[in-house]
Amino acid sequence: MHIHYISENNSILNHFLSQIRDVTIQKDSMRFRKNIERIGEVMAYELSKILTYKEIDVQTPLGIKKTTALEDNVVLCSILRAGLALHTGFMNFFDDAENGFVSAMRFHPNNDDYFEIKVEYQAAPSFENKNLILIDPMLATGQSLVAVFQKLMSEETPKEIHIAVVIATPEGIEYLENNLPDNCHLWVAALDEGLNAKNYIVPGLGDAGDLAYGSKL
Ligand SMILES: O=P(O)(O)OC[C@H]1O[C@H](OP(=O)(O)OP(=O)(O)O)[C@H](O)[C@@H]1O
Ligand SMILES: O=c1cc[nH]c(=O)[nH]1
Ligand SMILES: [Mg+2]
Repeated sequence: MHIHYISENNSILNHFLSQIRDVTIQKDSMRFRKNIERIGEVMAYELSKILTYKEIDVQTPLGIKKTTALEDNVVLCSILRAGLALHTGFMNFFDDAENGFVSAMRFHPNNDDYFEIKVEYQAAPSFENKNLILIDPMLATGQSLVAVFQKLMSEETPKEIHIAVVIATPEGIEYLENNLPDNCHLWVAALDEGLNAKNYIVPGLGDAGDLAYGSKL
């Protein structure tokens, strides 16, 4: 797997990351969603640097400028719920992208800490021979991403696979490395220490879906 860590240099990205983690600031759910969206925009820009471009001539009022435009077809596919705000950030930059949505939730069959991932809802376009960008802000154990990936890949083969996460753990990255093809690209805005007993990211930010959209039953 090709891993791209995008917050190694100081930039405004670190400012957005600090705000989504801050226990006081993150209570403002509108700001939380907006910051995740802005992180999505930064990630989309970084990712765009390795896509394929074609040469074009642009007619300006004063002449012709030879330049480049995106050639690749992009499909953005997000994992519900928490992926939605990050998805918006990517959509803001990839104007012509097609869009897909898949649900994944932790299901606790024994009412203890053990969980399985339930993948139920899927609405996605064809991504055969296109660049698929799989979007989810949190890579904790990695089980949600792998379960969604396996459901999506059962029938089609994209040209390139990109996975975009905001906060990742070493355990989650290792799980992806063991369960996804070697040629995947993983884009990580921040790498954290690890997981707690409930498989939440430490220090992380808490529950991204709840912070963005409110607690669920
Ligand atoms: O790497 P994992 O251990 O699988 O955990 C990560 C998953 O947990 C979060 O979703 P969650 O299950 O909280 O659903 P939600 O978005 O509806 O809150 C997150 O958005 C990932 O999908
Ligand atoms: O730390 C975590 C782990 C899973 N889901 C989240 O939203 N946060
Ligand atoms: Mg959640």
